[in-house]
Amino acid sequence: MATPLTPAQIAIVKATAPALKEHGETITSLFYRNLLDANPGLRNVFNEANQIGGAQPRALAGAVFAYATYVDDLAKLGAAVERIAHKHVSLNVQPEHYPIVGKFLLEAVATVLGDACTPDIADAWTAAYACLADIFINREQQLYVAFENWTGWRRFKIQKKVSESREITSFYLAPEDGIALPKYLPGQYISLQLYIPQLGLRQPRQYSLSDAPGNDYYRISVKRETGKQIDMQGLISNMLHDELNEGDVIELTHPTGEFFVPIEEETPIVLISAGVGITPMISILNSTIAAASSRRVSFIHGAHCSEFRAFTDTLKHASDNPNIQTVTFLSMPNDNDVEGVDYDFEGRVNLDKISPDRLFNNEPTTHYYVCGPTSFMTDVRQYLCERGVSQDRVHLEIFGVGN
Ligand SMILES: NC(=O)C1=CN([C@@H]2O[C@H](COP(=O)(O)OP(=O)(O)OC[C@H]3O[C@@H](n4cnc5c(N)ncnc54)[C@H](OP(=O)(O)O)[C@@H]3O)[C@@H](O)[C@H]2O)C=CC1
Repeated sequence: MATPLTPAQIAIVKATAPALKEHGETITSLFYRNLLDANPGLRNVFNEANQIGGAQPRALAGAVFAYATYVDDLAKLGAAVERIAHKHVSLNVQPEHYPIVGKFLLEAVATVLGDACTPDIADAWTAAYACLADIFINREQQLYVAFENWTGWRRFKIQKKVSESREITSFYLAPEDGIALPKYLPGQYISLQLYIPQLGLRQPRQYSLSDAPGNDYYRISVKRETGKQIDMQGLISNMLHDELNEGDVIELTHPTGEFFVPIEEETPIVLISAGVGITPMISILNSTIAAASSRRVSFIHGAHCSEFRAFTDTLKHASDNPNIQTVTFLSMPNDNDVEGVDYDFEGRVNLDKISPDRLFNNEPTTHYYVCGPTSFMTDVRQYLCERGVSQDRVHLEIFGVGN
């Protein structure tokens, strides 16, 4: 248990926040380089794509700066801590990893700040890191306890591969040990790891579960990345599409994630997605239907055109349910796509086009769940907040670098 920071240490940490902001990426790039050189096994834990593109150091620099800024008001970081803790347990991060990370992070701070890193500053940051590590370790232990007897990687067989659209394929994954699968909350994700021969490494990725819980399989639905330089992220999705077949084995961790819908509640929900961001929404939709819930659901989705639109049949069936309304936008409809039949509106998702009875935005208990490209999600949140929806009712699936 870390000792709480003294007022003097808090003052030092806050005072050094600007310096950390200025040098943040230099510090965290050095940190990752030294950490991974000294502990090559950790390369299996970190997504190499995020290292190569610099997203990982950038994200960590942002997190360290945010921590320094709010070290005296940690409640402000609650949502970020929760998101990162879930990602950590998905990657099987354990308490013994924290001292190693702390050592390399504090060494990187000292190296980059040089003489400016006085003993008092080093001492304050050592104490601050210990407090932050405690927060994560405690929350992650709670999550692991709830996982009961499944921690770490578990082998799953690909039972079935089903094409959902031109670029999205579903994988039905059954546990090799045959032991019943725990339920998850609709909207949550798993980590999947594959061995990448070119790198001589295992690589983890997170994928939302795309069906209701309660089956003897988990389903993920993966978009094949094409049309741009295939980066490391694309490498995994292409391996899944091209090289992995029914009967092959992959490894998963326990489902987790702070983006989910409490299925027992009856308040209206609006699910707003673009592209492959549809996947957690289908899980939420199917779970609502499976629970025979009387809650009202609006399902708003945007895709390029019908060829790229996944789960069309699922949505068609769902809209037979009087509590469920679906609205589809196609940004580039094909000649065969008929407005009013195959889709509702041409263009990207535009909430102005949706009638209030489908957005439920005059009902103060409505919650909004949003998943898709980052700028799409932030635009939707801004739109809703400008129309009086409180921020706590708008949930974004921020599926980026979180560790
Ligand atoms: N669980 C999760 O958190 C998941 C998150 N995602 C995220 O969702 C994103 C979905 O991407 P993808 O399928 O590649 O999307 P696409 O780029 O294929 O776009 C899908 C649709 O969204 C529209 N669109 C794209 N960008 C925006 C924007 N900024 N604002 C409004 N509409 C937009 C597109 O319009 P147009 O044709 O005009 O480009 C198109 O109609 C990915 O970035 C991924 O990170 C995906 C899956 C799961």
